[in-house]
Amino acid sequence: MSGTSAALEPPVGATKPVRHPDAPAPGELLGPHYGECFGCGGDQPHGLHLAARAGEGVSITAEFTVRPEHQGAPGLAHGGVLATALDETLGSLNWLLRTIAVTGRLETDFVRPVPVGTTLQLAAEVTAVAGRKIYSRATGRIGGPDGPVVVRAEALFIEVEVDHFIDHGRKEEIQAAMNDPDQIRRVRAFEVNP
Ligand SMILES: CCCCCCCC(=O)SCCNC(=O)CCNC(=O)[C@H](O)C(C)(C)COP(=O)(O)OP(=O)(O)OC[C@H]1O[C@@H](n2cnc3c(N)ncnc32)[C@H](O)[C@@H]1OP(=O)(O)O
Repeated sequence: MSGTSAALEPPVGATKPVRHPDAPAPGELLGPHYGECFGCGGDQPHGLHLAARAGEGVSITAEFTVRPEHQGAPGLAHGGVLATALDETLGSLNWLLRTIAVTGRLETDFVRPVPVGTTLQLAAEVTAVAGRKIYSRATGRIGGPDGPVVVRAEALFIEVEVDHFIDHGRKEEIQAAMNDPDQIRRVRAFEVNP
């Protein structure tokens, strides 16, 4: 069973997404947006270490290899971990729009089980933008980029100000991020969004 709920239908008047002129070039690795991110950060030993690459237009490809610490059933990836991989890939699209946004809604279809040791090949694109609302979709395949689809998702991201994180994040981590020049540089890149 699959399909999209009404909440993920772009409204009348939604427009096509526009790739930001300073977006990373197609093929360029994006790198983690935050070292402690469970999805992409290099400092999380049990994290997904998902690596995302800019595609053409407002699209992304990404890879994630399922490790033993990502199991739900014996030898199989946990569904929540797969949803995280989809969420992270979809979130990476915002680099191409140069917009700070968070997931408001994520709808996921789990099509086939995903064994430990498998590399998930993800592909995502923004389909429409309406004010602060960014509509997107993603698929995950195994056995290569043309292999069978094992997971797919549709999502709605909502644009936020950087204050969203400063106001709601735990103070220790916010302070550490503010003391990290690399983190400040990444945020500044987004603040110049027209
Ligand atoms: C830096 C990038 C990190 C990327 C990491 C990967 C992505 C993530 O996992 S992000 C973390 C998970 N997400 C979150 O923590 C978000 C928690 N939620 C929130 O903070 C708020 O609900 C937030 C910011 C999404 C929206 O709140 P707010 O700014 O007050 O906006 P609000 O007015 O409620 O909604 C704006 C519009 O979006 C719509 N909307 C908001 N949430 C939803 C939803 N869940 N479903 C459908 N529509 C929604 C509203 O209906 C509204 O539409 P319209 O403009 O047509 O009236």
